[in-house]
Amino acid sequence: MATSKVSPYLDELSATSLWHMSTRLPRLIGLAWTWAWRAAPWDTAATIGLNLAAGVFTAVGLFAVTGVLEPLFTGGPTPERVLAALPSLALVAAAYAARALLQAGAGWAQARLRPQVERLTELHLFDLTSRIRLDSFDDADFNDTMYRARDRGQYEAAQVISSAVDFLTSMVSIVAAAGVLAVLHPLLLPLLALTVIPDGWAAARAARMRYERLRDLTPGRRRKWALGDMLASRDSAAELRAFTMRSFLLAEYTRISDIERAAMLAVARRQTVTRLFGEGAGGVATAVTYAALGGLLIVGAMPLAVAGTAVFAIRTAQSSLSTLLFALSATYESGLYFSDFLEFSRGAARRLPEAPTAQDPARLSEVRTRAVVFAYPGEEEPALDGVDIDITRGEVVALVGENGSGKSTLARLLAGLYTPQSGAITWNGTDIAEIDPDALRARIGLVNQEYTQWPLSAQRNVTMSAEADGARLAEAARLSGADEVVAGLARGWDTILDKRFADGADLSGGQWQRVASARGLYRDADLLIADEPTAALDARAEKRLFESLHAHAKGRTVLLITHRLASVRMADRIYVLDKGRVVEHGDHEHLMAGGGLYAELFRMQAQAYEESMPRKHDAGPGTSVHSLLAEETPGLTH
Ligand SMILES: Nc1ncnc2c1ncn2[C@@H]1O[C@H](COP(=O)(O)OP(=O)(O)OP(=O)(O)O)[C@@H](O)[C@H]1O
Repeated sequence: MATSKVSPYLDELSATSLWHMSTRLPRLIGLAWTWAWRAAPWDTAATIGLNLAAGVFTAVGLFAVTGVLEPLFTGGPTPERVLAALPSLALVAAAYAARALLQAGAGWAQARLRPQVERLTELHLFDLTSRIRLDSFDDADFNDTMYRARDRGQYEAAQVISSAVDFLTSMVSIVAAAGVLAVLHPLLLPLLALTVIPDGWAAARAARMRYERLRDLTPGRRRKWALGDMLASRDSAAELRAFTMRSFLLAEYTRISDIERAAMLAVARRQTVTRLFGEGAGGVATAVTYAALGGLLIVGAMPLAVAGTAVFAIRTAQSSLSTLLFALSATYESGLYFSDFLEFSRGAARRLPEAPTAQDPARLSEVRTRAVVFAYPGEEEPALDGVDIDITRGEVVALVGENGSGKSTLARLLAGLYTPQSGAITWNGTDIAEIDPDALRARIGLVNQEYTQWPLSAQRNVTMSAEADGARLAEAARLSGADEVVAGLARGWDTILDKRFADGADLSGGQWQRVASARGLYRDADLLIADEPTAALDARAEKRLFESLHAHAKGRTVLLITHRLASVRMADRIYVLDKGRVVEHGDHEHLMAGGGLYAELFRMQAQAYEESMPRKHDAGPGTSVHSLLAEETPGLTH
């Protein structure tokens, strides 16, 4: 039997037997009930109360039917027998009318309950997904759990409640029918139970088969989901066509769909066999019950009037019992999916950042890292391996190094997005682990390498909130060049930067990067971390942004990550990273004189410029880039 490594709920539910189901389910129903109560106490109470009351009236009706049948089956003239049955008949009519009204009320309360519970579970889910530590998103198992919770689990709390209520309602009428049967003949009761247990067992087993298969298929379904996104998303539409990816993606999608289809068809076959077996066994038991009833009639152990009532009570109890078993298996199935939601909630709760124990950070005077080691979840090689850097207020500090050397990772650690496995990052001497992360982030502006293109207005894409400080917005736009972008938009700052929405606008890569830079600058933070802020900018915009960053550093602090080495010459200090370690540091002159990795990278870039430039004597004194770089790199001129 496959059991979950992570979910205690699933382990509890993973036994098929009715016994296990009936012992484990109450806890789950209790949990669903607490969710429903939190979402809508009145509707929850009405759903349960009115349904139970309706069940009571079903029982009253049943007893009243017994009162109708008994006089009808006893001897005497027909008009008298009908007259004798009339009061009970009136009671039957009244009981069923009352039940209909109560059921209508219960249906209304149940219908109101569902959207309210769903709203609560949805909000709970997104509250957690937006708060959990960033490294959670690098964990494949957790992503599977999150997918299952989002895909179905979050919608099942209301279903658990309504199936559980159906269960309780049918329980009431079964108790009534069983009471009638027990009075009529004690043998009828166990026979009745025999007729429905096989069906119930089959229904529960079939539900679990489907759930287990879907659970096994989760990683494939997630991949199919991602492929579906690529096949139907605007972001990938152009490359999909340009690289003629259609047949490749569709083939992959079809391959996963085929696996899923084969698995689900196999489940459908096994479910049919199981149900057939259950119904067959139930049919045999029903035949045995009626044979027993006939036997009791033949031997004279039961009069005809009583046998007629017994048949009616058996039919009623059977239909209530199958409702009950159906409700039990539906509760069980919803319970399994709901347990995904609970599993996610528990897992996510363990991934929340620890509650801040310390003060808010003071205005920055220095940030330091000491012997910082960090490996991404599931990775053996650390992305940072004993990193020491110092950043002092008012400085422009640059991080350079080849692809994958760990620059962005270090930036994310400094921004408090990841936590090092060992070593320390201090803010004015206090370990940032002891600082309230949100208060820390409020003091840091981040121009991210992989910035998000939010489907919001241009203004909100910069301010990242509903409020805006006009003067700061204008300043950030001026410094980043976003002002020119906004000037070209039909609705200015109010333009939605997403073409999928009415009147939405599309920006070029460089225009988006200016908006992303404005986002970092608008924060007016103590420390601005700019990770590759100019990769998509044209030469003029790049020059303007670097000048802005240097000006911005006055009174504040800038950590700049870039491959454009000509732009870091002015930095107060440059750290060169290689395979997660700081291999050199110092200012430009110091590093060039050292002749290490920095000097090598700088010369390579300079050489690339030189080769594409006219020779110095051809172009005359105006060849600024060439002459500038040649002066900077002794030995480059020839
Ligand atoms: N989310 C992640 N999960 C696992 N490994 C990662 C993740 N992000 C980065 N890495 C790995 O960590 C190492 C450092 O990556 P990082 O992005 O910090 O490099 P970088 O110096 O910023 O590179 P680039 O110049 O290409 O931006 C690389 O080996 C990279 O593959």
